[in-house]
Amino acid sequence: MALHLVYGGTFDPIHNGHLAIACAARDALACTVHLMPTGDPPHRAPPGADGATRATMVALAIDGVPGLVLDRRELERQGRSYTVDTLAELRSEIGPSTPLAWLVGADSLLGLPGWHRWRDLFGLAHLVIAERPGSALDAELPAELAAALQNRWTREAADLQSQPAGRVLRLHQPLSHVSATAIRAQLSAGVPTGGQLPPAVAAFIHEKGLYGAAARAPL
Ligand SMILES: Nc1ncnc2c1ncn2[C@@H]1O[C@H](COP(=O)(O)OP(=O)(O)OP(=O)(O)O)[C@@H](O)[C@H]1O
Ligand SMILES: O=C(O)c1ccc[n+]([C@@H]2O[C@H](COP(=O)([O-])O)[C@@H](O)[C@H]2O)c1
Repeated sequence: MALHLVYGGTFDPIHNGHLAIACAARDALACTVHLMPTGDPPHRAPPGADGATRATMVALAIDGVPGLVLDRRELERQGRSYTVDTLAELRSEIGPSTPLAWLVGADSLLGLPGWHRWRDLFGLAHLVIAERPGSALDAELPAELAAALQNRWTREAADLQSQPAGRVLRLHQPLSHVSATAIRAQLSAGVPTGGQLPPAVAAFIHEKGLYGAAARAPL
């Protein structure tokens, strides 16, 4: 059965770094990528844009991009958007044997031991880790994380197809320095964001004046 790959994020806003990772994972694993904006993020300050607006930006960003789709389930659920709950829900929908995977950046992986019921994640899904500048996976990982990941690492995409959950794959994609925090700061300061945003997302942000962006400011 085809791998079900989910890419969860705050996407406040979605940027070209996100798209590059999603496309790299799609190509490496030959599967559709389900982009899932978080509703009420459990771990950070409330996003600058509400959930519906962040989902609209994801839809604009992936319009016409093969193999990328939007999953709104965390926005439609009440309460905190814990990944373990999302994966349990997906697992009950797709059954026990369909492979399921969660895509995260290396910086998110380093914070994994702080996630709600984090050890249960491995019984529900595989993890696919995208490298991110400044979050080297080759450096020593925190001991409890390293121990949890030991014996799970694989270099073979096929291992994620042949088992339902529990493996960890490192994605070797070109590194991207783009970050939503930096983009929000640039927008509010009136600094052009250059090629960091998909054009339709940049136009939407300026049209709505999101993040303090001026209407008709240079993209
Ligand atoms: N440039 C990037 N390279 C690798 N991973 C990334 C990159 N940007 C985001 N990610 C990953 O994508 C997921 C969603 O990221 P998120 O929506 O928080 O974007 P962000 O740019 O990290 O935003 P913020 O600066 O607001 O934290 C996270 O797992 C994050 O690690
Ligand atoms: O479940 C948790 O406790 C948890 C803690 C931190 C992050 N997450 C999820 O990880 C994804 C990436 O988070 P972020 O903050 O980097 O956008 C997003 O889908 C979050 O909901 C989930």
